[in-house]
Amino acid sequence: RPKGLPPGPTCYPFIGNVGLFKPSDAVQANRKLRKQYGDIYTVMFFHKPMITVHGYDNIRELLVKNVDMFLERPITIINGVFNKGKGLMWSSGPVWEEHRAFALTTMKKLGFGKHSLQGQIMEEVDCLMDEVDKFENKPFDIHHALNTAVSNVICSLLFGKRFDHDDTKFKNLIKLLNKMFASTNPSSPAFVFPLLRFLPGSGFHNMEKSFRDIDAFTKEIIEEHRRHFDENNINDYVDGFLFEQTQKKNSTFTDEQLIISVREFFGAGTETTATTLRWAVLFLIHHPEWQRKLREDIDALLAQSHPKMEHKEQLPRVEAFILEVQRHANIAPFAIPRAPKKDFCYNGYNFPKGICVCFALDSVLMDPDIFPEPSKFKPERFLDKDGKCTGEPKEKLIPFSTGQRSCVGEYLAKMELFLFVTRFLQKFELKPENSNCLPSLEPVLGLTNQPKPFNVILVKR
Ligand code: HEM
Repeated sequence: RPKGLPPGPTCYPFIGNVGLFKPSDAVQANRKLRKQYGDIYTVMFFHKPMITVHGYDNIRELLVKNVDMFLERPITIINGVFNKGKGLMWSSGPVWEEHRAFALTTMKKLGFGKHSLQGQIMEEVDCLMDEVDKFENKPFDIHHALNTAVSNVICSLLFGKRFDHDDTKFKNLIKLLNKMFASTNPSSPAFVFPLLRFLPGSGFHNMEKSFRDIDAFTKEIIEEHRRHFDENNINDYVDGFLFEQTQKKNSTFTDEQLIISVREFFGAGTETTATTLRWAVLFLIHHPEWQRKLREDIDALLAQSHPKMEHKEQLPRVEAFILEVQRHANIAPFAIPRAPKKDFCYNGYNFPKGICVCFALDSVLMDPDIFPEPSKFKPERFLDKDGKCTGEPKEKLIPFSTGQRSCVGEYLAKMELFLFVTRFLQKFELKPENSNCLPSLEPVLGLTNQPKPFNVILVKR
């Protein structure tokens, strides 16, 4: 390990710390490393160091107070090999700046961040209700239906269209995305050593194929948009991008940039929110007492009328429940890694320019000083003495990461979570397939922390 870096486990010649833990055990392994080496430590992937940072104060200090220093991504298989520096999520420097600003402005114009978007979300929730109606009183896995519904929200924004739950092509695409999120793990050495993706068991080989299929699907949609393009009628993200292309020749607004950004929005906008909703279903099955409490509140306020975002403040227990689901599910235990723009020193340790730095959001979500008894599911921790959902635990909950490069879809995700959960509870009672053997709460780590497959029974109210 190069001198001056944070401490870490003993390195072996050539391999460094490769093999120290299985990528699927990364969360537990990093908790253990923190106990041994403190909040900031280094693990070596062959000759490449990776620094991991734990704890709310350290993460705030680096991502918020030193915001300019940590806006870039390190070079990994995704940006180095697959995306070649393009896109939004994995780009750095001027490309990222320009396209993050473009994404935010365009999404805002299209209703992202405005309550008008909720009409589209509610339409999807209602289609989902029709879809799951088929399974009334029968155990079924809600995974695919949830993913389709959530994905359709993002498709409406990106392409101005939604897809049927039975559309075979779309169904296959969603399956591909699921497989990619379940089988790829950024703690794998192939993440920083792309050649290793060809070794058996590396999900990154599948990722490359999934990217190709998603991109082919997107290309067709872009061509369709191009054929019908009308600069006075910008209805979706692709239109907005094509308009920018007509205004800025020889710029970064290339077709390749569009395809990669769309793929990133499609993936990030589908899997994360749908996985959180699956966890919400699971926790509702495990906690019928919370189902009862939430339903009482929703019935008293809304009866069967449609929920709107304006109702969120009047339903503090629903909000607290969702926050606790996000905390407990811990779906992104590590934010997407960053790289310091220049050599940087923090707490006496060197952070060389470009080094891969991981921020363990998990260490905040499970911090007993902020969330006492963190392994217990306790939505009430987010409620103050007057029953309002405010206070330190809410402020310090950072599942979307923090600072200027935190999740761009946070507002949309929060809307979706509130509207989906509230409408579901209005319409159905959720029951386990077997009340003597509840489905597991043990997560499986891929790109996100996912629940194991489980069945639910929906009983119409
Ligand atoms: C519950 C749902 C979600 C969670 C927990 C989540 C979490 C995250 C996290 C932890 C990051 C990394 C931020 C960092 O680098 O520090 C991120 C980035 C990102 N997310 Fe989300 N996300 C969610 C939903 C969404 C949705 C719905 C969209 C699409 C609209 C989205 C799009 C993105 C994009 C594009 C980035 C990269 C931002 C950038 O690099 O500038 N996410 N998200």
